[in-house]
Amino acid sequence: MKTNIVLIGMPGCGKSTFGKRLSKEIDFSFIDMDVYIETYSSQTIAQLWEVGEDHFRNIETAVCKLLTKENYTIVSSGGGIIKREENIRLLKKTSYIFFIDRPLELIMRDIDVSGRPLLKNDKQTLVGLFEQRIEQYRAAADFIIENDTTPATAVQQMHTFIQHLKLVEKESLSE
Ligand SMILES: Nc1ncnc2c1ncn2[C@@H]1O[C@H](COP(=O)(O)OP(=O)(O)OP(=O)(O)O)[C@@H](O)[C@H]1O
Ligand SMILES: O=C(O)C1=C[C@@H](O)[C@@H](O)[C@H](O)C1
Ligand SMILES: [Mg+2]
Repeated sequence: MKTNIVLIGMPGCGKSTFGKRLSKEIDFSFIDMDVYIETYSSQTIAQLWEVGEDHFRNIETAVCKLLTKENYTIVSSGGGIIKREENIRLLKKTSYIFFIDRPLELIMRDIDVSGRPLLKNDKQTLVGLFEQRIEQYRAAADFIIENDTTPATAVQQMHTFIQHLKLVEKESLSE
């Protein structure tokens, strides 16, 4: 049974911000996958990337497997989660996938590149990543959240989908 929500999207689209906020509002647990990966591997994301992208991606896939044990949890994923079909297949066993669709120009305006190994050299890297990934995000998504106005508007869309999915039994606990 699916009781979880996984937020996917470009680096800086709002996954962590909205995941934390929504989890409080509907009384779900919250997992930031990058934080989980660091705890699981006892290394920082930057250290894992120093070994190589494959190394990082293997750990990311191992964590997708572990997340199938969670219930009533919102997960903010890493931006590259869609790079392996296996990750999406694993996550969809227990989760609905929400793609947070934020226009690239707004991400570029707001993003802080410190602590983001992929972007540390050049914000323009985002343009290439966006072009490579946008169709993969759309294809993996069960629902698309338009994040082009206020945070409140994006969160409201998520609430609407959550009610539609009848994940509201748990939600009503916090009301
Ligand atoms: N609708 C919005 N209005 C204003 N600021 C926004 C909006 N959506 C996201 N942001 C801002 O964009 C920045 C990046 O958000 P956040 O860190 O949540 O992204 P992320 O998807 O978790 O990124 P990463 O993949 O790198 O972890 C934050 O400063 C957040 O407040
Ligand atoms: O977009 C990506 O490929 C990544 C995003 C980060 O959140 C981390 O998951 C990691 O640095 C890879
Ligand atoms: Mg984040």
